[in-house]
Amino acid sequence: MTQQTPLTELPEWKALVESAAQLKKAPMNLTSVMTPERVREFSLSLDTPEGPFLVDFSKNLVDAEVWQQLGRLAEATKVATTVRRTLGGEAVNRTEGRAALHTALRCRDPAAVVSAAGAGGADDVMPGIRRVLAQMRDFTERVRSGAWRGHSDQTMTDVVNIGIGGSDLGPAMACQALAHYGHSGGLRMHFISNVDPTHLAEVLRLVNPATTLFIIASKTFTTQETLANARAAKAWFLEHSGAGEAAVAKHFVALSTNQRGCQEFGIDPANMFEFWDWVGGRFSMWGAVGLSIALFVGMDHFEQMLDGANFMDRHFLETIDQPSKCVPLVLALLGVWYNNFLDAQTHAILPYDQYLARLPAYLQQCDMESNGKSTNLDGQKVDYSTGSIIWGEPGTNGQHAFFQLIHQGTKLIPCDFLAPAQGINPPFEQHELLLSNFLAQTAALMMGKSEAQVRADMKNLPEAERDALTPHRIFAGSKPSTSIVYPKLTPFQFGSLVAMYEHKVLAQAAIWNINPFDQWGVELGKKMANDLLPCVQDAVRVAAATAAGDICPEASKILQQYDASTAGILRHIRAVHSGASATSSAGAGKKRPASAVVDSDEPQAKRTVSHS
Ligand SMILES: O=P(O)(O)OC[C@H]1O[C@](O)(CO)[C@@H](O)[C@@H]1O
Repeated sequence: MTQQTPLTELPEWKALVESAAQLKKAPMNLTSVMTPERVREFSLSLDTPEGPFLVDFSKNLVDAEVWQQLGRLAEATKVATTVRRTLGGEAVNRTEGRAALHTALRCRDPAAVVSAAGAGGADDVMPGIRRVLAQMRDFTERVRSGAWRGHSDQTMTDVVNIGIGGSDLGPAMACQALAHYGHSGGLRMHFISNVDPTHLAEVLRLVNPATTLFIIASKTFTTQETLANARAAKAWFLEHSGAGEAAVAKHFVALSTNQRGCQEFGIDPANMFEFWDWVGGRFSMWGAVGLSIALFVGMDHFEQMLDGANFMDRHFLETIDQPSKCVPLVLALLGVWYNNFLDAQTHAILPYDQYLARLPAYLQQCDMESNGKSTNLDGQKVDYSTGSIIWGEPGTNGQHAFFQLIHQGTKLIPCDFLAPAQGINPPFEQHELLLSNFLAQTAALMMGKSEAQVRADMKNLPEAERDALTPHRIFAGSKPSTSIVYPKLTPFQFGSLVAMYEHKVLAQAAIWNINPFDQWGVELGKKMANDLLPCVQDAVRVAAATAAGDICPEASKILQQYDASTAGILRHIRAVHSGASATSSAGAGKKRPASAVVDSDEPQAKRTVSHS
């Protein structure tokens, strides 16, 4: 939804600017305002079928007035309208002419009709979704039960998902998050994403081609990294299995919107799991891209994950008009308050749940690829800050690494703490330790430690020492955090948590009037990587083979479109490969002693074989 009045000109925005200025002048002391009423006002408990899902946002730098102002901003920016249009299937991804209907993938109403509008008109998407879910059930049951056999009639022991970005982060996070519900027969899951061949090599060292299933996950089936890894995996499979091309069908399946690309790669169309252009890559783990999750935890658990996400979708839609009742909108508004009015640059995600170790990385894509935009829906440059820098690590590890900066550094870092009320693994005494650390950190961030407390703690020290140490030991306190406590990490709760963050991102995009569903910013680098490849090949292969002088004319022509630094780095790489001095341009063609050239066990000649 585009806005008539520029965002920063809205009276609702200006009121928040004023409130922030006041707060900066007279900082809020969170401890002194904390009362049971405040907790009631600033917390929400969702009644999930597995128990209450608590979001306590009372330890944030908001009072009733700011909260009302944030609610008015949500109204003025028509967040509810954008949300309804998005979940209703309109082509909200305007720059690509598509809907963004990942919520349909987890629609659990057997009679639902959900239409996605796009360039080709509006289609009911539910029949296709149900067909793919049925295909996933059939396939995963065959693999998990051992009915699916490899080329030498053996059952599968390992699954290797090859994909990147949205075709990797969601499944990799989910398989780790739901490890407790993993295959009882010991099916092992592996994820290869990086084009660095080390990623592939280290996984292939662990698996047996006769019992390995490769999943090639790529929405477009054109992504350089994924296709390079997929080709290398296929070559490795053919070489090490001793089987012919026909065996590929038993060991390779694909998840994609690009049927032709899959077929050209040699995937049997029967082994392709389809999805659609109205599913954004970073929102795709709820459908075919979740195949590795379903293989690992089984289709029943996978569908429980969908149920959990759908629970959050319904909550979002039902409460979107009531900012104080709607969990994703609460998180979005808090983020906007810190990001746009209190100048916070980053937002920490701190799961006190080892199973959620990959959640911060997943949310980096979900949030930063979505809201890392500086042009609004009307094509104008924005004059306000958009997406935050998302980062984090599981507690308690983070406490012993970067929490110092959150407690006593100079930056404002709003934090989300996530914790399960109940643990899954014994010894349960350790879960108590985990929870006490979670509570202690949120309380310590809020309460801080005053000078009087610090001095009282050191009352037995000589006065001079006490005076010297006191300033270092004072904690300002009033550092904001939101506590999210779910009953226990089940597939349902996990689905709800992830959907909650997806919707937070959408609500923020609506306020900022940006499109969270495209990612043009990453395209430029992709194109340049392809452009520069011949230059790198020249530097690595030609130089290694011939120890020749400067960059070849063809590469040199390409490099003319680039800068001196890029060309210099390439010359450096070329010099290393040709054994010439890396630093002196005059010595670009000179041989260096072999021992000073490259750290490698392999003789130089062997490394040149690929060039000819
Ligand atoms: O699934 P694909 O088409 O291989 O794309 C992988 C990833 O690349 C991106 O397009 C850009 O990094 C992501 O949005 C996407 O998840």
